[in-house]
Amino acid sequence: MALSFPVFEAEELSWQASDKFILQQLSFRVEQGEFVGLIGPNGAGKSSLLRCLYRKITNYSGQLRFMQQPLEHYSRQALAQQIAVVLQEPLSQFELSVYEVISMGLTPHKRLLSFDNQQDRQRIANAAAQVDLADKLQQHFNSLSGGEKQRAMIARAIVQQPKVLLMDEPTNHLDIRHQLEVLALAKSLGITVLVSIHDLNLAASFCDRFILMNNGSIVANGDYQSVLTQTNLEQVFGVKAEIDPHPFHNGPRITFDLDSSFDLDSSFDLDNASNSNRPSDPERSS
Ligand SMILES: Nc1ncnc2c1ncn2[C@@H]1O[C@H](COP(=O)(O)OP(=O)(O)OP(=O)(O)O)[C@@H](O)[C@H]1O
Repeated sequence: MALSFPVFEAEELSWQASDKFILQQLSFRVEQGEFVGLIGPNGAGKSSLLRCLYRKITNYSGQLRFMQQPLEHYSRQALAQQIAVVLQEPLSQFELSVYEVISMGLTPHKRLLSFDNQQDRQRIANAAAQVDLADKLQQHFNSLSGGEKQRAMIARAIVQQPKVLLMDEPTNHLDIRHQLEVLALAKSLGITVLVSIHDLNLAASFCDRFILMNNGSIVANGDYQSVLTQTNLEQVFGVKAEIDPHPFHNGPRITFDLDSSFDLDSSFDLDNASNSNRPSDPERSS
């Protein structure tokens, strides 16, 4: 059996902003090759945690190690050669073609002012084909739809050939087919992936492990049997959750019911629950 190798190790990681603890005493590991889902309600701290991991946030306290070295020992370029990041909102200031945006994934591996060679061009074309954008390479990035922009950013990450992929709600703008394709593609890369995702059924279809966050803390960390439990989901999201076997795969299927949320355990403080923690449409279930 292959030995596990920690890619990220956090020990009592905390981060404070505006005199408030956004992340509180987080301790966890992400092993090489794992596909980990970061889940939890709006404002739980998922994006903030990812920002610490790709060093957008640096003023955290506690320990954060990448490949068994303190994260702060890595230069920006050294990290960019190993970690690709796909964010929630694709950058909009690009005055570039789709080809040029995807080719930015090569930057961490290239010398200043070096030109794309034939191999680079092939790599960019392959990545564009993998995300269904082969026919849009010459199109202006800003003229793409939201979902196409997101797929272009994923192609850029593929071109980067990272060892680790961090994705912050990468399926936000995507239709269901592209949601499934993007996560399947990320999984097929065989690299370590940490993905923040709201759709728990989508997460359950792809993730090997789940880190459930709430109010800046880790509530549960483990496989779906230990994390995606009725008790955890009801407590954290404040809605009634039913879990049964998924008809298409071996994982769970989660169904939510807003109306039952008022019967919940009294430990959930409805007065302090933000409306954004609940689906806006009472009929909605996923
Ligand atoms: N720079 C900052 N200054 C002050 N507060 C911040 C800052 N960054 C994040 N926060 C707050 O930290 C909390 C966690 O935000 P974060 O974006 O990490 O949550 P999230 O779990 O990713 O939420 P969502 O699911 O809505 O994207 C929020 O209440 C947010 O307003």
